Amino acid sequence: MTQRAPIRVGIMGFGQTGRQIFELASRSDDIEVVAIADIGKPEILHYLLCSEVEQPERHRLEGNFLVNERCRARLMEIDRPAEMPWDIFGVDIVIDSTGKYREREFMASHLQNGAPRVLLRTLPADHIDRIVIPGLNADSVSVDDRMISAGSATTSALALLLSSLGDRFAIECGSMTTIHAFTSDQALQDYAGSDFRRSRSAAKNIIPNTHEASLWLGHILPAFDGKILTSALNVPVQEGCLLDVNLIMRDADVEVEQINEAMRAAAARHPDIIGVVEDPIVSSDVIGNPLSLLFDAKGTIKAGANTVKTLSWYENLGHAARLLDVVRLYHALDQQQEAA
Ligand SMILES: NC(=O)c1ccc[n+]([C@@H]2O[C@H](COP(=O)([O-])OP(=O)(O)OC[C@H]3O[C@@H](n4cnc5c(N)ncnc54)[C@H](O)[C@@H]3O)[C@@H](O)[C@H]2O)c1
Repeated sequence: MTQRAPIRVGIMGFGQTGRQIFELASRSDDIEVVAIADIGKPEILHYLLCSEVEQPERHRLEGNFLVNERCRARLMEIDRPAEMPWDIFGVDIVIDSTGKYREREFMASHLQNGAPRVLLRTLPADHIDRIVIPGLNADSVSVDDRMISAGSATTSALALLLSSLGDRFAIECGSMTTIHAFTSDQALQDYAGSDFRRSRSAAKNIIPNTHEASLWLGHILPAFDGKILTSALNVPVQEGCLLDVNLIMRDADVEVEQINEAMRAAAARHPDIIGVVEDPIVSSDVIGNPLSLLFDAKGTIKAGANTVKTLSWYENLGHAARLLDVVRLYHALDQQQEAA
């Protein structure tokens, strides 16, 4: 039997997400990371990767190549998409996980430099071809999509929760607060930044923050357009996030157990993406969880006749796994087109 050629992936931004993508790809049998662009030095990128994976000895630095038994990825010290020659590496897709280049003009630079598609790790800043959330709208993708986003970890978790409940119950409106692990763009000590509260130390504060999910929800789930307020509280926790969602239900007779049952049914439909936890877990228990949404059955409560509050857990690894799901989705589309 002939072996299928792996999907050739380029990564720009070898931070937490980029490294998780690399590690997941290195353990897959269908994806090969062939080039990585980052402002960091190869020695430091290799060092950071090895500091967090289970078998660091698998990953060797050979000159400017990051090598393991699955792939040989060229590390390029580059800071702009326009400078990265993706065509040399014959990539099928580039994942931009810098968080810096969310505008169309930068995505276009990836395409002009030979990437057939570019997939953003986070929400875009402009209108792009598609926002794809596995488990939700994967069937909407088109082979013509070039500029794609897989949403953010928070947006995916929220959209999956709303769609699972919205399929069963009429929801008037609601609000989401993500109690979010600190991110690398926050300062450890008080440090003047572009925003007042985000200029305060991430290590010792609960920092109220805006969240863009509400702006894009209508693109992913039109029924919820303009109905959900979103915000964040960044807390001094390194990994593990909690989605606190309050919903106003149209019918007063929706009970807690019906909500939990709807989520158990959603988890049964999408076991690799949604889970339900019945145990009294805390944030560190979700570190390393590859799901996009872990619904907390013990967290569901009802207030008055129509208000339901839910809790769900997630962390960045689940989002890295979904990014690779999106890579596979487009590859399958290309193959179908080639076969037709
Ligand atoms: N991790 C999370 O939970 C989370 C949540 C929401 C948003 N984000 C955002 O998503 C983005 C990626 O997440 P992450 O956790 O992997 O972040 P990260 O900071 O760990 O990684 C970003 C990587 O991109 C590289 N980079 C930065 N500017 C670059 C440039 N101009 N050219 C090339 N490389 C560049 C950095 O060196 C770093 O390796 C960040 O902007 C982050 O703030 C992350």
